[in-house]
Amino acid sequence: MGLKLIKNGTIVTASDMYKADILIEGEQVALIGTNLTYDNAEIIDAEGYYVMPGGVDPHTHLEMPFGGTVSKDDFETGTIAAAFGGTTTLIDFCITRKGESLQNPIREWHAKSKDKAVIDYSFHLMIGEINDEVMKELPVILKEEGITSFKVFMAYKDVFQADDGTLFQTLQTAKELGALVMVHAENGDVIDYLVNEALSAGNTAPIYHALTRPPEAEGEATARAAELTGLAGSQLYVVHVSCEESASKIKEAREKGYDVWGETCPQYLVLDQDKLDLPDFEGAKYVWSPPLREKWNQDKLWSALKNGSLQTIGSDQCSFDFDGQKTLGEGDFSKIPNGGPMIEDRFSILFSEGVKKGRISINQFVDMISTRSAKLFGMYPKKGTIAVGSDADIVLFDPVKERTISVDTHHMAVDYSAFEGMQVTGEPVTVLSRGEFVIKDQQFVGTLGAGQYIKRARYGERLVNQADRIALK
Ligand SMILES: NC(=O)NCCC(=O)O
Ligand SMILES: [Zn+2]
Ligand SMILES: [Zn+2]
Repeated sequence: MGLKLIKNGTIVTASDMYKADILIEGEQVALIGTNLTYDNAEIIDAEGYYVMPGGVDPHTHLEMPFGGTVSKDDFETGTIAAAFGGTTTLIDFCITRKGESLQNPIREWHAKSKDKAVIDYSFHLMIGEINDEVMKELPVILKEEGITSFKVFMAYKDVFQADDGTLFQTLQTAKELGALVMVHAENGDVIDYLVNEALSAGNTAPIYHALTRPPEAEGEATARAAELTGLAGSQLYVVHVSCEESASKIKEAREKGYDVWGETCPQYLVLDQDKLDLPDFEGAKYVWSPPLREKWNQDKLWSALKNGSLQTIGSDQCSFDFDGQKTLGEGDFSKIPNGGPMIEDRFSILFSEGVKKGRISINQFVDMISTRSAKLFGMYPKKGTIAVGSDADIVLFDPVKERTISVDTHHMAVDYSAFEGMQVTGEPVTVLSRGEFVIKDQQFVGTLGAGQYIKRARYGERLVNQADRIALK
């Protein structure tokens, strides 16, 4: 088995920061110590770098059919861009269809990813309805696929939206099975009404996407999902929290003792609603849901991250070209495909805007970008940390390197960057996935299909080896 020795770096985990060397044997971390030497090991010099666990992105939509088109980055370009950005594991949403076996979309998602992914990945499962068939399939899927998180959309009426009965039953079922329920928390019925009202009044520009999805609609849905979770005695993860109205509801729920977690995304931390008002339809580049908010919300989100009422950072990667995809909504904002290209800049933006600007500590950074998601989604300690026995998913990160984010240099397949021109400090330089280089000195050296599908442990349980998962209760 090949040996690699990472020398002279500063290891940073969710709890520690110390100088040490790391011996990698095959796919795993074999030893951590000072002044390690091995004659037959390949030396990786990490002098001046932070050595961090690879990022875990809990929220992506690769090659996802949506809004009359398909998101542009697939498991090839999406995972390559993720790796450039320091992410070594992602969890993509498997989108199901009502009235059909859940196994069909799962097969489709395996077919889309298997020969393309360059980093490890897993799937969340969308629940659009609960019926006898679904109830029969879920325990089997949980056991055989290791899918231990279910996603319920409270928005996108007549597309993905599920009703409250479905959400409540999903919460009850998840409690029984040991799964985590995720919600897109926006009141889809109210939004549908406001969208129709705006269009009838001739208000068709991209900014009306934000104006018809007010923060109250997100706060209300968040509070409703949290209360239903308390009632079911279950567990909930609120994806892409965009505003104070929602973050405060999560805080309140946690104070009541409900098992509720919250994720926000880089875009809500650094961009604001004015982007949707850019001329020449350029605002369409910033159309996703929930929408960008008034700028003051950014401080509230940073505080929520700092004080622990929000815990993770997902990218919500769902990229569409401006030309030919976003432009489907010219003359009708409701037809602009919702989503943006975020997978590559999650790590750098959180480090630069968070750690460098003193808003969060470096250990909090590692927790938010990697460890917490690995724990919540049943992959820890195989993923999400640097420890003996963990997968050698490791990022060598240069904390002082400066870069300007641009479509000209990014690795996503889309024709624009949502963060064009933004200066960031800190950049992943070398990235290993299970002991193999994927990015070496900022060059892609990985292999298509080398990424493995991860069967995850149940909510609250640990994952040591794939085989161990089967033995978990
Ligand atoms: N966020 C977004 O606009 N698109 C992806 C689907 C979702 O997460 O709602
Ligand atoms: Zn969503
Ligand atoms: Zn999403």
